Amino acid sequence: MKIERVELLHVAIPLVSPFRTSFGTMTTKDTFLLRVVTDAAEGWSEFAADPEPLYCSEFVGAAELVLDQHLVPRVMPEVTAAEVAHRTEAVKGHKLAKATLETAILDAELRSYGMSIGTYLGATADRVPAGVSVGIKNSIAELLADVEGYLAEGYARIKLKIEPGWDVEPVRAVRERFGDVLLQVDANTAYTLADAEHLRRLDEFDLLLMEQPLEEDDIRGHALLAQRIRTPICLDESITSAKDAATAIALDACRVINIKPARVGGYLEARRIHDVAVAHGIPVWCGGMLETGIGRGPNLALAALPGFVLPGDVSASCRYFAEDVTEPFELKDGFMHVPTGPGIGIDPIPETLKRFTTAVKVLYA
Ligand SMILES: CSCC[C@@H](NC(=O)CCC(=O)O)C(=O)O
Ligand SMILES: [Mg+2]
Repeated sequence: MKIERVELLHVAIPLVSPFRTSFGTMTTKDTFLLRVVTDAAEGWSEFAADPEPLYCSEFVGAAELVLDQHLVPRVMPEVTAAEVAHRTEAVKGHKLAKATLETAILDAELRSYGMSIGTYLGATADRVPAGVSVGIKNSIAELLADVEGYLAEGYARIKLKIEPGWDVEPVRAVRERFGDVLLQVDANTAYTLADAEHLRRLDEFDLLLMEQPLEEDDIRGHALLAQRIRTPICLDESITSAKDAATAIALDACRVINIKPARVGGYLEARRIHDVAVAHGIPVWCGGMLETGIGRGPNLALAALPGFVLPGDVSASCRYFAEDVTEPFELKDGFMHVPTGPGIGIDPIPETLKRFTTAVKVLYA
C-alpha cells in the first residue's frame, strides 16, 4: 500500500478511578493514536505505554520521536504489514512504537481486503472470557469492595497487583471472602530472589499464576524461583519476542505467558509467541495496557486464538473509562465479544476523539 498521510493524535482520557501498581499510580490514559492513510484504506492503532518509562523503557515522548524520525521514514513510500518489522529492524528496541506502526498499517491493509484481524490471525472463538486487573488499594476493605463489584459484573478471573507489603494479606482476604474464584497476582518486577521464601507463602492460596515477580531481564532468577515455589510463574515484561519465549520456556523460567502485542512489536510477533507457547504446552493469555477501544478491539481478536486458554486482562471499557474514544466494549455473562468488522473492527468516534485529543502531529503528508 502507498502511504499518503501519517498523523499522531495525543489523547488524554480520565480513568474512572486511580490504578495503582508497584511502579506507580495512573489517573489518566495519556497516550497517542496513530492514523495511517493509504491509497487503499486508513488504519488506526494506539501506543500502549505512558508518558513516563515506568512499566518499560518506552514512553510517549520517545515513541513519538522514534516514529517520526526513524520508523515512519523506513516504511515510505509503499509497504505491507508483513514488511514493517523487516524494514524497521535496524532500529534497536522500541517494540511498542514499532507495534503502533505495524498495527496501523495492518489495520489499513485488512480493511482494504475487508478482512477482520481475528480472521487474519486465526481466531477460533467469537467471544472470550474476561478477567480483570485490580490495583493496589489503601485498605483491605477497599480491595474487597472492588473485587466484590467485579465479580458481580461477571468477571471470570481476578488479578491482584502486589508489591512488598501488599501481597499475602490482600490475597488471603480475597481467598477467604470469595472462596475458589480464579485468582492470580502481578508484581510488575517488584521482588528479588531474596524474597523467594516470602513469595512461597502465596502457594497456600492456589493461585493460577504469579506474574513477573522479578526484573524483566532476570530469566535465570525466575527459573531459580520456579524451583522454590509451587505457584506457576507467568512472564510479562520479560517476553518481548518469540525468541524470548522460547528461551524462557527452555529454561523453565515460566509456565504461563502473558502476551501483549504492544510489548512484542505487534500482532504478527504476538501470534508467533502464541505458536511457540502452544508447541511447548504453555498456556497463554492476553494482557492489557489500559487500552482505549482502538487497542482493546484487536486484543480481543488475539485472545480468541486457540492457545489463549486462560482469561485475559481485556476487560470492559467501563473498567477504566466512563467514556472512550470508541464505542465501549462490554462484558456479557463474563465474556467479551470479538469484533468482526474489517481490520481492527472498531473506529474512533470523531466527535469524542476530537474532545479527548490534546495535540495532533502530522508525521507525513
Ligand atoms: C499500568 S499497568 C499496565 C501493565 C499491567 N496491566 C494490567 O494489569 C492490566 C491492565 C488492563 O486491564 O488493561 C501488567 O503488567 O499486566
Ligand atoms: Mg503484568
